[in-house]
Amino acid sequence: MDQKEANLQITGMTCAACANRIEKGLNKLEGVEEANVNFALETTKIKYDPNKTDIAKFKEKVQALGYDLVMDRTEFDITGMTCAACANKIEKRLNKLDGVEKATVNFALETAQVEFSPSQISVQDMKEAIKKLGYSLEQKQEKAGEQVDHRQKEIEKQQGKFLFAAILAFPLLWAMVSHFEFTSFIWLPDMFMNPWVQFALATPVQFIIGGQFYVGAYKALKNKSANMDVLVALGTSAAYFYSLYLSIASIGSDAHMVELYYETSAVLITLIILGKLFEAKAKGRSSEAIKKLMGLQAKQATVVRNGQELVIPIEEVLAGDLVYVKPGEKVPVDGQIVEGQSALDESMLTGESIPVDKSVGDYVIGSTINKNGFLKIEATKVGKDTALAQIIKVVEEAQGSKAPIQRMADVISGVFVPIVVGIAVITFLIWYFAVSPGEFAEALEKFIAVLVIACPCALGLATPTSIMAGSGRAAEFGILFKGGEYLETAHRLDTIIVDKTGTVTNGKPDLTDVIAADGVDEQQLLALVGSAERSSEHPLAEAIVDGIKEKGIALSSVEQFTAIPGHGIQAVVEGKQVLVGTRKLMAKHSIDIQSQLNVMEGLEKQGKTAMLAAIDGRYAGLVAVADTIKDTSREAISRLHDMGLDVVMITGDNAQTAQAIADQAGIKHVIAEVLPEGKAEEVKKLQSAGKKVAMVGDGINDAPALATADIGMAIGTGTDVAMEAADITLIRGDLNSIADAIVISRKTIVNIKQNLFWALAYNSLGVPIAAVGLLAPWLAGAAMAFSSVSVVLNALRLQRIKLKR
Ligand SMILES: Nc1ncnc2c1ncn2[C@@H]1O[C@H](COP(=O)(O)OP(=O)(O)OP(=O)(O)O)[C@@H](O)[C@H]1O
Ligand SMILES: [Cu+]
Ligand SMILES: [Mg+2]
Repeated sequence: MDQKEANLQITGMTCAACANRIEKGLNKLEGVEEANVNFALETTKIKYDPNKTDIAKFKEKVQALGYDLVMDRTEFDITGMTCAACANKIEKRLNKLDGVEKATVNFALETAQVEFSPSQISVQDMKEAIKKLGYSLEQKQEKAGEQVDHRQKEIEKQQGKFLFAAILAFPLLWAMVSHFEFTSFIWLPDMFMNPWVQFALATPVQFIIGGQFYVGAYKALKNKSANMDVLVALGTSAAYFYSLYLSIASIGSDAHMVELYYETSAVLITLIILGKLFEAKAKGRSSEAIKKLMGLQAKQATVVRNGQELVIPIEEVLAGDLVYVKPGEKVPVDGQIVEGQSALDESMLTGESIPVDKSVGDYVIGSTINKNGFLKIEATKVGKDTALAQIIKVVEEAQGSKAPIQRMADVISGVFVPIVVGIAVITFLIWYFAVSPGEFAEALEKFIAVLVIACPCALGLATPTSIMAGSGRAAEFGILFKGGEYLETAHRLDTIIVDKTGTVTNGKPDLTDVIAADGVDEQQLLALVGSAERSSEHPLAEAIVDGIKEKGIALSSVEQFTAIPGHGIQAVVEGKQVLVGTRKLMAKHSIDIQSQLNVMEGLEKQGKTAMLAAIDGRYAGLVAVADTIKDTSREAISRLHDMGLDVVMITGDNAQTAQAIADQAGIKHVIAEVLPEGKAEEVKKLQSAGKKVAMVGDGINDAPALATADIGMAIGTGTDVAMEAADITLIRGDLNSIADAIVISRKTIVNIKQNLFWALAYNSLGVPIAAVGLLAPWLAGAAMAFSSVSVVLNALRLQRIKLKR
C-alpha cells in the first residue's frame, strides 16, 4: 500500500478540545492511516493512502468542523510561454504535483499563483518540475523587497531627470544671473540671449521633465481636487507660455532687448525635481528598519534528512525538519530544541543584549544567534510563519498605515490649493492694476512666486515620515505597533493595567507548600490532586502537577473533569470527588474550611497562591505555589510612575497574594479576584471614568480585555508575534517595554507636531513675502524643496531615539 505523510497548518483552534475534535474527524476519513493534531503548534500530521484520499478532502473535513487548513500561497513569474497552450500545460503540471492544492496560470501577465502545502512540496520542487517542461519559474519577490526596489528605481529616475534638467537650465540661469547691471561684467555667450535658443533649452524641461506635473495635475483635477502638481504646472506654464508669446511678438525686432522668463520655469522645475530626489533618498532611509530586519534572515540551514546532513537554502527548510545549529551560527528558522543547550543572543529581535539560556524543550527564534552550544532543533515555523517574517510584516503594515492626526493635514492640503490660487490671482491683480500698473511681467512673477511658495507638499509629508521612522525605531527595541493610530494613541495613555501572572510575574510558579488535613495521608492527597490537575491547562495546575511528579508520586487517570474558570477544578479520580480551588469554590460546595483560614492567609501574605482541596465533600488539605516577579518589573513600574502614569495590577488571584506581589513590584493599585471574563469589565469601568487605558497581558486569558482597552499590549515570549487582540506587541517580556513604547509614541507625536508646525509656518510666512515681491520664483522653488527635505530629515531623527535604561 502507498503511504504518504502530510504536515499541515490548522487555524481557528482555541483549545485542546478543538484539536481532539479535528483529530477524530480526520481519523475517520477513508484512506487516513493516522492523523495527529498538535494544539500548541497548530499543525496536523496525517499519514494517508494517496490513492484513496487527498489534501483537498482533509481541508473539506476540517472546514466542516469549523476550522481551516491553511496552505501557503506564492506567485511566480513565468518565462518561456509562447501561447495559451503553454499556460495550460504549466497549470496542469503544477496542479498534478503532490502538495499543490491549486494552481492558476495567467498567460497575459505571465504569472502563476499556487496554493500549496509547504511541508510536502517546496518552491524549488515546483521550479524543477516546470523546468522539465521547458519553462522557468521565478518566485515573485516578497512585497518588502519590491518596495525597496521600487524606491531605488524612483531615485534613479529622478536623478536622471535632475541631471537632464540641470544641463538645460544652466545656460538659462547663466543668462539670467549675468543680465543685472551689477553682474554685467560676467561673460555670457551671445547665443544664450537668443530667444529661440532659450526656447529650445526650456521646452524639453517644461514638457519632458515637467510632464509629470501635468499628468499629476490632470489626475488631481479630474478627481476634483488640487495638489502640488497643479500649482507647479500652473506656475511654470505661465512663465513658459508668456515667454513664448514674447518671443513670437519680438520676431523682427532686436531680440536682445526683450526680457524673457524661460529660466523661471526651467530652473523651478529643476529645483523641484532636486527636492523630490532628496525626499526620495531620505524616505529610503526611513525604510532602513525593514531592510535591517530582512538582512537578519539566515541564508541557509544544515538539516538532516534520511540520516544525511545537508546544507540547503533557507527557503527549502520544512516544518518538522531536524536542523543543526553550530555555536556561533544563526538559528535559521523557528524551532524547538530537541538536543543540546546554549545561550542565545536575541538582541536583534528584542533589543535585549543579555543572552538567554535555553535547553531541550525550549523554543528558539530564527535569526537569533547560538552563542556557545551545539543545538539540534526541530523546525516548527518556516517561511512566512517565522517570528522574523511576522515582525517584518507587522512593521511594514504599520509604516504604511495612516495616523488619525494625518487627516487634519489631508484636509488642510485639500483646501489649500484653491485658496492659494485665489491669493495668487489677487496678488497678480493688485500688482498689475495698483502697484505697478501695466507691468504684466512683474505681476506674473509675483503670481508664480506665490503659487510655488504656497505649495503644501511639506504638510503632506509631515505625518507619514514620522510614523515610518517612529515605528521602525520601535521595532528595533522589540516593540511592534500594529498601525500608525496606536503610535499616536499611546502618548495619550494615563492608566496602565497590567495582568499579574506572566506579565508582572514570570508566570512559572513552583509548588512550595503542602499541608494535609488531620487524618489525611499527604501522599494520597497529592496523588488525587495531581491526577485531577493533570487535565487542567492552567499554569497553576501545571505547577502543582510538576511539583507532585518531582516528589515521585504516581498519578492515575481521571474519570471526570470540569474546569471552573476563576475558581478551580472539579474531578472524579479513582471514584472519589476531588475539588481544588478558591475559598469561594469550597463555600459553594459547603465545605468547612474555617480552621484553615489563618494558615492560608499566612501563605498569601508571602505572595503565594494557596489552593484548597476537598475529597468527597470534606476538606483534605491545601497546596500553595509561588510565582516570582520578573527581575525588571519593579524598576519598570517605577519608570511608569515617573512618567506620570497610573499603574493598576489586575488578577484572578486572591487579594492577599495580589497585594503581596504588588508590594514587591511597587504597584499601588490592585484589582484582585476578578473572574477571567471580568477583566474587560474593569477596563471599561476605568474608561468610563475618563481614563485612557492600556491593558498589558500575555494574551492567554485576557484577550477580551486587550481588545477593550484603548491600547492592548501583548507581552510576548518571543515566538508569538502577531497576536490578534493586541495593538502593540512587546516582543521582550520585560515591562520596561511599556514605558519605551510610550516614550517612542510621545517623541513621535512631538516630531509630527514639529513637522506640521514647520510646514504650516513656512507656507503662511512664505505667501506674504512672495506677494510683496521679495521672493523670486526660483527662490520660492528652492524654499519649497528645502521645506520638504527638512521635514523628512526631522522625521529621521526619530531613528536615533535613545531609551533610558
Ligand atoms: N486549575 C486550577 N486548580 C486550582 N485552582 C485554580 C485552578 N484554576 C484556577 N484556580 C483558582 O482560581 C483562582 C483564579 O484563577 P484565574 O485563572 O482567574 O487567575 P490567576 O491565573 O490566578 O491570575 P491572573 O489573573 O493573574 O492570571 C486562582 O488563583 C486559583 O486559586
Ligand atoms: Cu511642493
Ligand atoms: Mg492566569
